[in-house]
Amino acid sequence: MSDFVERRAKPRLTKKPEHEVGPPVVEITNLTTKFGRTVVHQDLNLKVYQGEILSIVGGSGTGKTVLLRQMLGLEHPSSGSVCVFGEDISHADAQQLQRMRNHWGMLFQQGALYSALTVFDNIALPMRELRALPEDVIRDAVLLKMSMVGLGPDQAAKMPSDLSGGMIKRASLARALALEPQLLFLDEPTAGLDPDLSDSFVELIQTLHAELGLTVVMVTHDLDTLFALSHRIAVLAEKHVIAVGPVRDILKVDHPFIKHFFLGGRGKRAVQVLDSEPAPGPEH
Ligand SMILES: Nc1ncnc2c1ncn2[C@@H]1O[C@H](COP(=O)(O)OP(=O)(O)OP(=O)(O)O)[C@@H](O)[C@H]1O
Repeated sequence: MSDFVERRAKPRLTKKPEHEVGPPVVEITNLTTKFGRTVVHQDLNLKVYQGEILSIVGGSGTGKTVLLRQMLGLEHPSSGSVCVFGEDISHADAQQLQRMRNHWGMLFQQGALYSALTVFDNIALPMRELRALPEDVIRDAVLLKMSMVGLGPDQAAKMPSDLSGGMIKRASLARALALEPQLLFLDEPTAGLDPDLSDSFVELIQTLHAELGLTVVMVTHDLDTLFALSHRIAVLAEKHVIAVGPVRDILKVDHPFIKHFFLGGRGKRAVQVLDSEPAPGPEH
């Protein structure tokens, strides 16, 4: 059994029915995505509820990234709707998107910091783009976000090229949180980090999720990250969500992808850890 898995905090799962957890923060209905003749999504439905961490898994090319980009309004589906905070953004114009963007943050896989800007200026950028905040307020807010992600003021003047992989992730997370979003998107948040750094980044996400009351949508291949953070998992296969629910429920679903993904070597170890723990109670 891996220490790495054992040290991880227990996932908190929710099974409360919809009427008790409120309306979904994200609601995708009958979504179809086509690129030319290639159909990536067909009749895909998914709801993400307030305060949960929902992870999307699926084989390569099943359209996880495209789905994430559609939730951010960066790509338009061929048909169907993508509602975020109750607004359909599947064909949003630039103005609607700009307004919505102030309510969500995105952590891209590679961090995606601007290489020509210091850490401070990268984190300040979303605030400066609002053109509403005085520079002294921005300064205090940037330093606060930096301390929230474990970066001291001494890192503020550094360029991204001077940072380690773990620090780039932290600075990128601080930028994603700059406008105090209610909804956070994470694309492979621990990719490229060694196990220790990955472990501490997962703990940071757990802490921030609890302290800030965030709703989180995550795409990850990493089982340790998946099991440590996810309240529910949505499995993408055959062009739609074939199963969604707490990990224990997903593991019972008889589907070749689920068997392959969760019940290979690393998956089995993680499942053993999960089985040795008492079932977590509902979080709400
Ligand atoms: N702009 C585009 N034009 C044409 N095809 C695209 C475009 N964007 C994505 N695709 C195709 O859509 C499919 C889904 O891509 P996507 O990147 O979402 O998969 P994924 O599930 O994230 O895969 P991976 O796990 O390998 O990153 C792929 O077959 C990809 O080639």
